[in-house]
Amino acid sequence: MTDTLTIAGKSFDSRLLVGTGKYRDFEQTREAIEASGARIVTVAIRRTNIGQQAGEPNLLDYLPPDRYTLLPNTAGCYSADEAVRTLRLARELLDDHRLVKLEVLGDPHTLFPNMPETLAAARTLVAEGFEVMVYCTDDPVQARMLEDIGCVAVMPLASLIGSGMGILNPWNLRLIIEQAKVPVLVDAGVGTASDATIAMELGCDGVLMNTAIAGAQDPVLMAQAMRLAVQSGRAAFRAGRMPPKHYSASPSSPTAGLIGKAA
Ligand SMILES: CC(=O)[C@@H](O)[C@H](O)COP(=O)(O)O
Repeated sequence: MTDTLTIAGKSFDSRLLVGTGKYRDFEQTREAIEASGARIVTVAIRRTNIGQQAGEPNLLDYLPPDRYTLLPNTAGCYSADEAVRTLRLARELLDDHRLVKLEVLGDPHTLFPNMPETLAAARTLVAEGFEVMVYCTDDPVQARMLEDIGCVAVMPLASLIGSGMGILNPWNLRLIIEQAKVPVLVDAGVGTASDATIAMELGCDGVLMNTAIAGAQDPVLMAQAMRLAVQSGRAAFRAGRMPPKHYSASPSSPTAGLIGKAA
């Protein structure tokens, strides 16, 4: 049975989305992304050459657009204006490309989202016809506001970008997932495979990550691990876990009719 991720009417056969930063070079980027099985690959327009810098190595030569859906992002933007300008540039560079990742940062120490600026940018971008996947805090009220504006996916942080601290607030993620009518993807802070699995077991529609793969000792092997982790968590979510039994054991085999048991 197919179990695809659908965003803005398009279906993808992987629920793992990956970034392109922090790799040794574009060749390693290509190998790791190939191993991850990701179909959606996010690119920081202000940091990565996808044609803005003539004569420099171009990421698109390593990640062919017929194989991957590029998700231009606004990493490094600290205001709604900057983010909107960056994504307009991406739309020009990528031939009227609409699916984008919006992130507006609040401060360079935590890279936490600036939510008022994020909301303002989202309004403008949706009005201009962009399909906006949005990095946000794990606050259910803000997530609902972004959905009401028309964002096509909400992407609350697991923890700080690049920290690898894993999922800090599974309870808030659950609240966001329960109310959302658009896909919810955990974005940022995943450190290892079990974090990705937990996100999927919680009911997230997908996981977006960069540093956990690019910062691993062996990025290609970690990319494979993440691919399996996301698939595994998704399967466990769909299977429906057994009801937990707190503080009371239950034998794994039936106790009735035990051989040698007094009647
Ligand atoms: C690649 C990208 O978009 C990052 O801004 C994203 O938030 C990933 O964060 P991690 O590097 O913590 O996975």
